Amino acid sequence: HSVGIIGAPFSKGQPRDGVEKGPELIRSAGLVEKLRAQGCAVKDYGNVTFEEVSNDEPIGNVKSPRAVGSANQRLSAAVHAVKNDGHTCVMLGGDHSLAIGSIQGHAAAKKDLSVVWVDAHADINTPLTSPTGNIHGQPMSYLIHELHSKIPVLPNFSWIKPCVSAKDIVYIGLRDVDPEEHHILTLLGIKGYSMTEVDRLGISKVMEETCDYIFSKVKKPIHLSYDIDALDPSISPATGTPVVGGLTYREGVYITEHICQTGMLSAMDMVEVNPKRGRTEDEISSTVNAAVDLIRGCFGKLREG
Ligand SMILES: CN[C@](CCCC[B-](O)(O)O)(CCN1CCCCC1)C(=O)O
Ligand SMILES: [Mn+2]
Ligand SMILES: [Mn+2]
Ligand SMILES: [Mn+2]
Repeated sequence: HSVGIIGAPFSKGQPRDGVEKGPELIRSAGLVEKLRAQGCAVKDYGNVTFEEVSNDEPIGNVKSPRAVGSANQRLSAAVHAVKNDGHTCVMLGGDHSLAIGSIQGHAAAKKDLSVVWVDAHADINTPLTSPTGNIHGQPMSYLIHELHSKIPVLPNFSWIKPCVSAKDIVYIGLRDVDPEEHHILTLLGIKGYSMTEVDRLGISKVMEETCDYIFSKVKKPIHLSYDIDALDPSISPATGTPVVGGLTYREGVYITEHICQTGMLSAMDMVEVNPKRGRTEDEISSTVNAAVDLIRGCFGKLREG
């Protein structure tokens, strides 16, 4: 595996300080060294630098639109460059609004993507449906062809072009979906395996069905967007929006092992690690170590050795 790493120390898609520390924490936990030790070629492209945006007043319900739009435009260029260099891209967040730039940049290099979104949340509110105005709960709405007509004009967002079809998306781990989001998922017929389905089917069946579904017509490159809050808070408490009843560590890792063996992983995000949301050092390290192990699973680390 040839891996290109990008750090995106950005937090303005949500209100809590600390998530911008995610990239440095994940690197300090030895991600690069561990990937190399398991046989990966790794190039660390460093961190995206983000412009200071002043007077970034909310627009309607949308908070920090200018900063989020600008950050994602820069991230998009960085991801595009990593893909053009021929690597599988790993984007370290930062909050989940960064999926806008990550998926845009990936799609610029790889036409036809499938998206596997592992998260307690669907992150598919539009600016008009969001109950909080936090853009980390909205990224998918800017990316999906079928929602384009529902997205108002926002400053620094005009560069964004929808690049994913509803039929090419699978959610895993859902357990905190807003009513309007559920309406959108149902209306668009988007495939989702909530924690109910994970319990009913078991994670191996979920992954088998997920891959059959996204590969049903043609084998598309996979964009895996992994929100650490998909895992149960007993494993990853240091995150902005923890939700009980999450994936076990084993289920979380199984997802990455299964995605890896498809050979189709083309880019991934690891987002929402926030050290300030951990009450103890142990809580922080448990969260960071889980993030590292999930990424390692994407690039061939097997529990059998
Ligand atoms: C479920 N939707 C939320 C959370 C988004 C989490 C973003 B992620 O990147 O961490 O997944 C929450 C909306 N609820 C907040 C509490 C009151 C009810 C609405 C939102 O703000 O849109
Ligand atoms: Mn989430
Ligand atoms: Mn339903
Ligand atoms: Mn998310």
